[in-house]
Amino acid sequence: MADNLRIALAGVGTVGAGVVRLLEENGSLIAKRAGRTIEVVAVSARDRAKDRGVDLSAYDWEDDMTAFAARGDVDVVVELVGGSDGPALALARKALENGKSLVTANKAMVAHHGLELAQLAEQSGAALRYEAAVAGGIPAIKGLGEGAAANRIERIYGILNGTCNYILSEMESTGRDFADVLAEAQALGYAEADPTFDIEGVDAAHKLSILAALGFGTRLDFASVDTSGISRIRAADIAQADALGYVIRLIGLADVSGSEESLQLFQRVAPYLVAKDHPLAGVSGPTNAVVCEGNFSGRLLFEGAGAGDGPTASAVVADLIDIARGSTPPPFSIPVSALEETAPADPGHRRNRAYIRMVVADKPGVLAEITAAMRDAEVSIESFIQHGQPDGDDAPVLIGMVTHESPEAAVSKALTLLEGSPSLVEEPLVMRLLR
Ligand SMILES: NC(=O)C1=CN([C@@H]2O[C@H](COP(=O)(O)OP(=O)(O)OC[C@H]3O[C@@H](n4cnc5c(N)ncnc54)[C@H](O)[C@@H]3O)[C@@H](O)[C@H]2O)C=CC1
Ligand SMILES: N[C@@H](CC=O)C(=O)O
Ligand code: NA
Repeated sequence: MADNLRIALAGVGTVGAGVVRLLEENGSLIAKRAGRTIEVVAVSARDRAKDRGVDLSAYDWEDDMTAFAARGDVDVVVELVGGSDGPALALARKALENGKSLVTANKAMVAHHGLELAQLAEQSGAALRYEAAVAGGIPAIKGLGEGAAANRIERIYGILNGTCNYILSEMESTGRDFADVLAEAQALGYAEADPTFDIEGVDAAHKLSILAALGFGTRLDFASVDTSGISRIRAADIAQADALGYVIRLIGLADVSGSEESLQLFQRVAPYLVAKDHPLAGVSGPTNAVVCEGNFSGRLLFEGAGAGDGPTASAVVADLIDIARGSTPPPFSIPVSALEETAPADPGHRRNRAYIRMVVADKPGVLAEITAAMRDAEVSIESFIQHGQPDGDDAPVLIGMVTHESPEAAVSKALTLLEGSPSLVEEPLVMRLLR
C-alpha cells in the first residue's frame, strides 16, 4: 500500500461534494490523526460539467465508475451514488472482489445486500465501512459495533430519518403544510433522490435493519421490518397529540426475544406519540437519535445531525481514517457465518397504549358504534378528543382517542370490526405511544 491512502469517489452530489470540501479543509489535521494523507485520486458522477461548488480539476475523471475497481492506484472506493442495486452495487461488488476497501453511505444497498458485501470483504480481506449510512454524522455504527461491543444489546430504537423529523417538527412549531416542508427538506439536501423512501419510512427501515444486525448479532432482515411513514399525518393529529402531552416522531424500534435456538426479531418503523418529557421528544429538525440498551452499559443515547452534507461527510471520512489506521473490525462486528438466524416476531401480543384517529360521519350513533367495537375487542379507552367541525353540520369530523395499554391484536380486532362501516369516512390511523 502506498503511503497515502488513495481514494476514488463515486458520486459527487450532496455528500460527495461534502467529502471533497472536508478533505480540503481538514486534510492536514486528518493526516496527523490517520498517520497518512487521504488523497482523492479520481472522481465519477453523472454530469462532469455540473458546478458543485468544489474544484474537481485536480482529480482524474471516470465516466464509468466501475473502472475504479480495476485501478491499481486506488486503495479505497467511496460509493456516494445511492440506490440499492444498479451501478452502486455493481461497483461495490467489483471493488470488494478486487480487494479494494469500500466506504459507503448507501443504506439501501447495505440493507439489501450487506451480508453478501460483508462476505466479499471477508474473502478478499478488504474493509467494508458504512458509518454514514445510518444516522448521518452520528457515530452510531461505531458506538454500537465498537463502543457497546461488550454488551448484550436488548433493544434499539430512535429517530432515524432527518427528513421526516424535520417535517414533523416544522409542522409542529409553525403549523405549516406537509408538502411545503417536504420541498424545503429536499432543497436542504436531506431527502433521498426519491423522497417517498423518506416519508413512507423505508429509509428509516433500511437503517433500523442495519442497526439490528449489528447490535443483536443477527442476520440482516430488511424485508420483515413492519414499515409505515408519515404521509397520513395531519396538522390536526399534531394538535391533538400536543393537547394530550405528546409530540409525533417517526420512530424505528427493534428488539430480540426467545431462546438462542429460536430467536425472534421485532423491527418496526412507524410514527409514535412521544411524551413531551421523553428524551426523544426534544429531538427536532434533521437531528437523529439512536438509543441502545446494553445489559451492562445501560441506556446509551447518540444524538446529532442525521442528514446533510457536512455531518454525513464527517462520517464518511471517519471511516477512511479507520482504514488508514488499519483499524477495521468485521462489517457486522462478527463474521457473517456467525450471525444468528431469526424469525420475525408476531407483534399481536405486544402491549401498548395507542392513539387512534378516525374521520367519521357527523351523525347520531357513530360514537356508540365505535365504542361498541372497542368493547367487543376488549380495548378500553383512556381519553377521547373530538374537534368541532367548522365546515358545516354534515361535514365529517376528526376524532382522536387514546387506549389503555392493550395487546396490538386487540386494537387490530376493533378496527376489523369497524371495517366497511359507513360511519368511517377514511381508514383509521393508529399511532402507538412510545415507552
Ligand atoms: N444527503 C444526505 O443527507 C445523506 C445521504 N446519504 C446517502 O448518500 C448517498 C448519496 O446521497 P446524496 O449525496 O444526497 O445524493 P445526490 O443525489 O446529491 O448525489 C448522487 C451523486 O451520484 C451521482 N449518480 C447518481 N446516479 C448515478 C449513475 N447512475 N451513474 C453515475 N453517477 C450517478 C450523481 O451524479 C451525484 O453526483 C445515498 O446513498 C444517500 O442515501 C446518507 C446519509 C445522509
Ligand atoms: N434522507 C435521509 C438522509 C440521511 O440518511 C434522511 O432524511 O435521514
Ligand atoms: Na452514522
